[in-house]
Amino acid sequence: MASQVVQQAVPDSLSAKYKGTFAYLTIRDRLPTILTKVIDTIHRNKNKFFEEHGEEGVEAEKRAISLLSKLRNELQTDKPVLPLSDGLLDMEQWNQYVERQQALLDGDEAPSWFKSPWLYMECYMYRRIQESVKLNPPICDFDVFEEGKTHSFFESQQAIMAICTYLQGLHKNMEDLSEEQLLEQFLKLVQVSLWGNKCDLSISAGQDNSQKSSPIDSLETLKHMILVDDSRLVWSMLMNSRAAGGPVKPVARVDIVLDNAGFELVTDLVLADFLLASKLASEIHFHGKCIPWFVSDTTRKDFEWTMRQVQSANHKWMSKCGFQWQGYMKQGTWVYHDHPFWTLPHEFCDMSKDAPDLYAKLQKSDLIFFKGDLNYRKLTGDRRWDYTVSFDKVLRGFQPAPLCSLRTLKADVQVGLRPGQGEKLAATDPDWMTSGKYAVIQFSSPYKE
Ligand SMILES: O=P(O)(O)OC[C@@]1(O)O[C@H](CO)[C@@H](O)[C@@H]1O
Ligand SMILES: [Mn+2]
Repeated sequence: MASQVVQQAVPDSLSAKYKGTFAYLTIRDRLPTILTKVIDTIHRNKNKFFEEHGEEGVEAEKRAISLLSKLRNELQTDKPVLPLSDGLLDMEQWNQYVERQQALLDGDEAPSWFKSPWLYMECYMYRRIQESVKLNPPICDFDVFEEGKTHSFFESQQAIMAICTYLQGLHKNMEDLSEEQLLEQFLKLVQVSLWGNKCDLSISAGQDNSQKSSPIDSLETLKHMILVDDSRLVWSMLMNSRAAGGPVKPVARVDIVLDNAGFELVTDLVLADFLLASKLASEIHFHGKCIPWFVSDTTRKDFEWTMRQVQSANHKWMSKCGFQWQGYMKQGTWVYHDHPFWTLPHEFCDMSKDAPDLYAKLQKSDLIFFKGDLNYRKLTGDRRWDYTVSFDKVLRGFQPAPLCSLRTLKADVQVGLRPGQGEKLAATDPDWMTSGKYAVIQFSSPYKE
């Protein structure tokens, strides 16, 4: 008998079509604000463009601004999604995706800002921002978000010095740490990387939210804000694999799918350094974005700039970290990737079909950390799941390797909670899903223990 393929009931996508939801408020208010800030940024750089490129630079500035103003009008008046025309590598995949979205709508309806999935429309906006610059040489390499990202780094200097000093202290006696002490440090640095995710500029629509105080000191007080904490499951997987004949493959490679530049990126580099120095891993692969994305996400330029800044800091331990990290890059024990899939709108359960090369690369990993909220939204498909649906289930087959999400909640999608946990939070703290005050450390593995 033909096998019955049971289509799992998958809930609808979060969307601005649901009035009053966070998606609706984001599309209606926050995204236009971000677009206005982008227009202001380009306008403020007019003289720079003139100095660098003469009249051509000023003409390009004008054209970029008019494209962005047109985009803002399309968004605010719910116009149909337009195909991209900048000829970039991912253009075809974006233009095919419109058709995929079209198929989900009734007859004559076209994908648009207040009808289509929030995930799609928010990603599409950032890709159209890129098009507005790409179509206008000679300013086509201008990163409209660079000022915000570098500012966030400089504003977080105290916190960065604190975690670099802490890491160098660990380096001094790493060999002498007992397994229990190693576990304690692992848990701490996973939490530092987790809370580094609060520093994202798109949720604040570009308002500064750099890390002012030492992150290590605040871990204890923040612990109760972690709604799901699977970090010990991650630890036991790391440790089991080190034991000969453990049920899972020995951990050699850990991948970190990065989120925001600035302070958060440094917390990820510190965690990566600790994983190497403690021999919990032997190579780290970082995955950044190939274009400026969601205001503060890390590009290759941001990654390399941050490494140089840490290395050249006028602070002994920061500089020591920077030299060590540059060394890892030169040795190849740290590798940086920026596959275009990370800046497509696709849910991660589509990756094996839409980016099989990337999926195959991730299958070589022994543990993948996914940083931040947007990655969580893509892991779960940004859908209206019940809070208590399991994290494994919502991945819907996306399982290239054991994976762990380190996410502060900034969107109204959350799974894997205990019965009643979500409802209790909603009663005491109505914006618990979007304030960034709460967090999860959620683990899923194909190797059931
Ligand atoms: O991935 P990140 O940097 O943690 O957050 C991404 C984000 O800022 O973008 C959306 C709001 O516009 C939300 O999903 C989330 O707040
Ligand atoms: Mn981000």
